[in-house]
Amino acid sequence: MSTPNPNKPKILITGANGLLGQKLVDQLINQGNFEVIATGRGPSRLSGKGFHYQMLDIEDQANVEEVIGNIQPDVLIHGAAMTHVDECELNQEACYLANVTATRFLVSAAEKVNAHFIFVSTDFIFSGEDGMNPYDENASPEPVNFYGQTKLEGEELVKNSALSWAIARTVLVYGIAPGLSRSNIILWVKSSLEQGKEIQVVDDQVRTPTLAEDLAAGCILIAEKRATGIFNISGEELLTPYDMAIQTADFFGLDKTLIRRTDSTRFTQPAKRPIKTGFIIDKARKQLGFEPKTFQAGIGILAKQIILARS
Ligand SMILES: NC(=O)C1=CN([C@@H]2O[C@H](COP(=O)(O)OP(=O)(O)OC[C@H]3O[C@@H](n4cnc5c(N)ncnc54)[C@H](OP(=O)(O)O)[C@@H]3O)[C@@H](O)[C@H]2O)C=CC1
Ligand SMILES: Cc1cn([C@H]2C[C@H](O)[C@@H](COP(=O)(O)OP(=O)(O)O[C@H]3O[C@@H](C)C(=O)[C@@H](O)[C@H]3O)O2)c(=O)[nH]c1=O
Repeated sequence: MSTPNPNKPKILITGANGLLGQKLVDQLINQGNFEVIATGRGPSRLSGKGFHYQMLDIEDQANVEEVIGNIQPDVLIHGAAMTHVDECELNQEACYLANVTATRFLVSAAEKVNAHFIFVSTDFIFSGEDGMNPYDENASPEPVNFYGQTKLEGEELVKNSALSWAIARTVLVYGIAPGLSRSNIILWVKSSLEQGKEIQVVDDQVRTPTLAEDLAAGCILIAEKRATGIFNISGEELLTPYDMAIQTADFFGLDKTLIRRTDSTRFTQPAKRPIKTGFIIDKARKQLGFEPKTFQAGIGILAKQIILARS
């Protein structure tokens, strides 16, 4: 690392090559309030400058202890995870290692350097049973898939630690960034329809889809205020995947007749999805000044980035 800047607190991001990670690094550099240490497994897939990149495999405890011990971050945003929900269901050992064991390593190393710890979590800790949503921060978790179970266990590790901690829960993140290891709803609807492929989309699940930039902005508000506790950081609109698919088709002028309306009894995935989630974001609004974009505005931002990426 180049000579540290003693005037700025240090923030370390895990999973910086991912969708949230890349947006966090972009915004942190532009705001300039932190010295940014981006970490990820393998080489950096980040563009631009103004940050340090450090390889960090969070499943390797010695690597975690060494990197966190050397850098001694003031703030740590832990976004790294195994996020393929179906893969998590089918390969539970790998999912547990990535989402629980690795979080334990990070919590332990962060305690030694007294870092303010921000854990990124999910609506998939909830059952999604009828009548329970939208959820506020006091709702009782009851995961219905293994991924959700591991994220809940990660939350418990953080809550039971000696750390100054915050949990940023979010829902159905969409956006675009180079070299992503997974797609998201707007991208797969758009690319399927552009290829003339028919897609089946459920109309009985409910989410509050979240623009990746908004999630990053919410995490940074928590970091800057060293806010503690649980915060719902998501979009505000309650939409079904079918609504989202139709809005995406309309926005990009694609063929809506390729969208086959279905429901969760007929369309199944290896991992069960909680039917109705979605968050109430009043607490983040009041305490952090968090203000998400509308879904329409979010699609517009994503559309501009797609055009930019092509130029
Ligand atoms: N996407 C969504 O809809 C939602 C996401 N979340 C949570 O938000 C967070 C960020 O998700 P998102 O950015 O969308 O996911 P991504 O899959 O885009 O990013 C996750 C990142 O974690 C990295 N990672 C995985 N295992 C390791 C490891 N062993 N060591 C280091 N890095 C690792 C991945 O590395 P690599 O790039 O090499 O694969 C990837 O860059 C996650 O904690 C997720 O649970 C919560 C709700 C919704
Ligand atoms: C692939 C597919 C999904 N869907 C629906 C199911 C689901 O409700 C929604 C999104 O499905 P996906 O499988 O793309 O995304 P999914 O794995 O459900 O996304 C989850 O990711 C993890 C990381 C989280 O933390 C959750 O908050 C959530 O965002 O779209 C269809 O209706 N038809 C389809 O062909």
